[in-house]
Amino acid sequence: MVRLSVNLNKVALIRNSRGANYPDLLRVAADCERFGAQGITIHPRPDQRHARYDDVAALKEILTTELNVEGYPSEQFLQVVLEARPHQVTLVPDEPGQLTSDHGWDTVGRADELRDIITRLREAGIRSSIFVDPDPKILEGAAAIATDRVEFYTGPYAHHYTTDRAAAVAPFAAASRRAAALGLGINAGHDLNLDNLAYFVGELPDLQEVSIGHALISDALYYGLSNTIQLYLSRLRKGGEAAE
Ligand SMILES: CC(=O)[C@@H](O)[C@H](O)COP(=O)(O)O
Ligand SMILES: NCC(=O)COP(=O)(O)O
Repeated sequence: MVRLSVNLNKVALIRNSRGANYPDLLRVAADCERFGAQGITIHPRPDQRHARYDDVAALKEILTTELNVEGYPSEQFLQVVLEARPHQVTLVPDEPGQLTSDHGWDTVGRADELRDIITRLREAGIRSSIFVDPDPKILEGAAAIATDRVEFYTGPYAHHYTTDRAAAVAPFAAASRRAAALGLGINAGHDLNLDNLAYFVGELPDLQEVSIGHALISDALYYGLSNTIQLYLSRLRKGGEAAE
């Protein structure tokens, strides 16, 4: 089954808004695992308005599943992950101050820089993933720099899902086939939710992991965290059955 990594940025955002440790990110992360999540994702940005850099080592210390740390590979970000050694680091080409992630890397134009960073991650025993749009040239660039995985930026899929889901998923399904043929592992995320998740998973049989935060934490306001995680896991199961 496709693994669910719960992105806790929005939990950290609430914590940070009052300057104390409530809600406690570590407790929420441990509870997500207890409720069935197979991983935890955080995306510390330079202003640390969401997850903070010091959350990385603290989470790595207590998690029993996988920690995925996403972010722009500034030297500060790299020092933090190389020290804490999460299971996976997902490189994202965000500008400082960006509202949220909205595009993937140019793996061809920035190949030298990305190759060096991926090499540093590999030497530290960290699995690398890079955030990409579903473009065959970008995937060939990703394979050439020897990243372990790619993460498809699914914002456009989510945006177009309600009007024409077959057209919305088609570029991702094609890109997934190409990535698998190139030997790349495949993750996906951004704006996935209870409505659009199962169909996406059903159309991408090679998908390994989704990271979901904004919608999942919002749903938890209504259903509670435990029920919400069960709902997302059931969508992943349903999608997985459709993919078989
Ligand atoms: C790379 C990606 O898509 C996620 O990490 C996303 O950026 C998280 O979103 P927020 O931090 O805006 O909740
Ligand atoms: N990598 C995507 C992620 O972690 C969560 O994105 P979103 O569900 O908060 O849009």
